[in-house]
Amino acid sequence: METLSEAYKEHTLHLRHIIPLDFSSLPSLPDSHAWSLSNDDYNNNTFPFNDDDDASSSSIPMIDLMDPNAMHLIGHACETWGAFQLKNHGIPFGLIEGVEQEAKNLFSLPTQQKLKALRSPGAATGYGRAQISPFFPSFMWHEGFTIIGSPSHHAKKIWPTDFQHFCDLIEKYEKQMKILAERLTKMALELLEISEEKRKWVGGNNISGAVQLNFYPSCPEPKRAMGLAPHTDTSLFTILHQTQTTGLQIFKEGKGWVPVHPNPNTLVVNTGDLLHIMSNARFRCALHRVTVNRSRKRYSVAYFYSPPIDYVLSPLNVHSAARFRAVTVKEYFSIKAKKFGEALSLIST
Ligand SMILES: C=C1C[C@]23C[C@@]1(O)CC[C@H]2[C@@]12CCC[C@@](C)(C(=O)O1)[C@H]2[C@@H]3C(=O)O
Ligand SMILES: O=C(O)CCC(=O)C(=O)O
Ligand SMILES: [Fe+2]
Repeated sequence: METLSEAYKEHTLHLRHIIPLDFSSLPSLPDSHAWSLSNDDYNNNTFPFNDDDDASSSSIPMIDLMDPNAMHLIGHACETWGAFQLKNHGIPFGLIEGVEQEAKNLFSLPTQQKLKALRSPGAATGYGRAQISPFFPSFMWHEGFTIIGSPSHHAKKIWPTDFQHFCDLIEKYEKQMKILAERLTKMALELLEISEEKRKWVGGNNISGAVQLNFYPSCPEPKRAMGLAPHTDTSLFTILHQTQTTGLQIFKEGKGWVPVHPNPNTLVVNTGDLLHIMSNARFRCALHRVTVNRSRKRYSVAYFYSPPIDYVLSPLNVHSAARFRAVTVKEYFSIKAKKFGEALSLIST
C-alpha cells in the first residue's frame, strides 16, 4: 500500500538538514541556531517572548466533544482560528502518558544511538530535523522522530532486542487517533456538504496518517532561538498532545502570535492545508510555531490525518468559484515538500 512516504522520494535533503545538533551540554547558542528580527520577517514584531506570554490574552476555543453542539463549535473554530483545544476526546489518558514517556526515553538516548534511526535523504520517516528545515535561514532547537505506519523498522535499529513495547504503544496510539480524526472529519465534511461519494474513504484502511514525536531541549538563549519555525501542517487535521510546558503559538491576524497554554487531558487540534483546500478556503489552516525555554524541556506528539494518497482534493460542493485546482493528496504533499510556503498559491486558480 502506498503511504505518504511516496511523496518525499523525489525530494532529497542534504544531511545538514537531517542530522540534529547534539544539544546536550551546550553553554551558549551556536550562530547556526540564532534567529533574529533582522533575518526573519515572519514574526510580525512579536518574536518569541515565551517567558513573557500574557496568560490573559484570548486563545483558541476550548471545545467539549460531548457537547451536543460540538459540530457547530468545531466549524466555527475552524473558520476563525483553524485550531481549538478538545476535551472529552475519548483517548485513554494512560495511552497518551505512555507515548509521552516513550518519546522522553527516545530523545534522552545518547546521540549515537538516535542516529542509528536517522531519516534517509529522500525519506519521510525516522529521527532528524523537521522536514521544513531547508526553508529557513537558521536551524531550529528541535529533534523529531517521524512514523508512518509501523515504527518497527527504525525502532529495531535503536533497540535491537527491546523494540516491541515502543511499537505496540505507537500502533495503539495510531489506531485511537485515527478514530478521533475520523469523528472530526465526518463533522467537517458534513458542514461542508461534501457528497456521500466523496466521503466514502473516511473510516477506511488506506488513509494517510503519520505520527511525529517532537523534542525541544532547554535552551541557553530562548529569546534568540526557535523550536519549530512558522508553518502550516499539510494534513486535513492534526491532533497534538503537548506536555505541560508552554511553547506552541498560533498566528491570528490582528492579535499576532497567541500562546496555546497546555491544559491537562486536552488535545490541541489544528486544521491543515488539505482541509483549507477541500473547504475552498472556508476553513483556515493555522500558522503556528514553537518557542523554547531556558530551563524546561518540551515534548509533543502530533498525529497528522489525511485522506488516501490518491484521493483527489477538489473544492467541490461550494457555492462560490473554486479557489484551487484539483490535486491528489500525494501531489500536494510533494509540492509542499519542494515549495513549502508557496504550495497553496501554486495550486490557486
Ligand atoms: C505527514 C507529515 C506531516 C509533516 C510531513 C510528514 O510527512 C511527516 C512529518 C510532518 C512534519 C512534522 C513537523 C512539522 C512539519 C511541517 C515537518 O517539517 O514535518 C510536518 C509536516 C507537514 O505537515 O507538512
Ligand atoms: O510541538 C508543538 O507544539 C507543535 C508541533 C508541530 O507543529 C508539528 O509537529 O507539526
Ligand atoms: Fe505543525
